[in-house]
Amino acid sequence: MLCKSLVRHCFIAINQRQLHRTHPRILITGGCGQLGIPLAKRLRELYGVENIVLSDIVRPSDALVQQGIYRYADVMDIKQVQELLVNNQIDWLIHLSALLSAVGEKNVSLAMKLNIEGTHHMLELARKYKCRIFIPSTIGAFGPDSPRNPTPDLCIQRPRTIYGVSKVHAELLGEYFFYRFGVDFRCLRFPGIISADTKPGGGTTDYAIEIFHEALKSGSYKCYLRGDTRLPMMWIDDCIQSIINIMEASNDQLKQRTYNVAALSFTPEELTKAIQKYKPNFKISYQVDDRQNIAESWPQVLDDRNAREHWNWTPKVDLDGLVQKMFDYLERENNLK
Ligand SMILES: NC(=O)C1=CN([C@@H]2O[C@H](COP(=O)(O)OP(=O)(O)OC[C@H]3O[C@@H](n4cnc5c(N)ncnc54)[C@H](O)[C@@H]3O)[C@@H](O)[C@H]2O)C=CC1
Ligand SMILES: CC(=O)[C@H](N)C(=O)O
Repeated sequence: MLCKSLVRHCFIAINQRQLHRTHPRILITGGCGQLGIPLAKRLRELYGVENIVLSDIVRPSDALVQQGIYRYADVMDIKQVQELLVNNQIDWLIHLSALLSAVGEKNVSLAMKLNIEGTHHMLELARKYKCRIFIPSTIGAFGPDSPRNPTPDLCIQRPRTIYGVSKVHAELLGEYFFYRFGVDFRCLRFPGIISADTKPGGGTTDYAIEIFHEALKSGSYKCYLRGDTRLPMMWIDDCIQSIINIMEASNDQLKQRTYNVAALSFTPEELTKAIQKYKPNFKISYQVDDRQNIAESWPQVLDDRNAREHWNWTPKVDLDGLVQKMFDYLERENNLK
């Protein structure tokens, strides 16, 4: 008797909690990568630890497990993600799993499967369970025929990497699901993201992270891009803030579903000069490889006027700020401060 009434009481309490839920319940796929870990941290601060489910196929560190819910989920297996979504009453999907540009060229068939089929699965689940969905795109979704300086939201997109092709596919399919089925799909085209606390995932813009590690370790860096190769870049905190801003934007504010977001643009030569303000003896040399062709087909400067006008996007960190933050973090981590 007592047991029955306790069960009933708990049931009502759970239902009331659901009714009064003020924060979304979010599932992040590919969450152990460069973007996922800091994004989950920030979302947990904003929406509560219990509302964020981080998933990936890698074994997480003890520290990551202690920060909140972590679950194994392979996005190529739709049932695994479906089970997670249902069991955790998810209403927002953040789909980060992908092979980036340079590693994608080394394993085209895996990139096609992961980046294209994985995205199909996530969009189907968003449609079936009426979840909102955020999928990042990239400067890599443009190609040599796109205007490069500046590159607007709408222009010719003929990327030459499987990564870029898969991201144009995600943009178009997401927009199709929005117009055809009413799926609340949101997408940002990011520049190269720079952060200190993880190893980058195998992109063309990775030099701008590796250079800091080498500046501290050996005082020099051999760069695989030419010194005058200009690419758009962004500090990780600005990237995380832009994701939160677009997730929180009202449907009225969004005049389009895919937006460019920009922060700064620099070349290896300019980054070297900024680093030399902190490490005057730092030296750069160049040994150009295949990634140069990829970089030369990408925007030099992204035009993000629409994001600024429609939902007030404003990046905070400039080149000097970024260099200072990287060294502060890495020197603290390596006990050099
Ligand atoms: N980091 C950057 O500079 C930029 C990233 N983006 C996009 O942001 C997203 C996240 O990027 P990063 O965190 O840098 O990538 P990352 O390579 O660091 O992380 C990707 C994660 O996906 C996971 N993954 C691989 N196969 C999987 C599978 N079968 N199922 C589930 N997860 C799987 C990996 O274990 C990894 O943790 C990607 O979609 C990328 O295209 C866009 C523009 C710039
Ligand atoms: C800009 C990106 O999408 C990524 N960092 C890459 O270089 O592939």
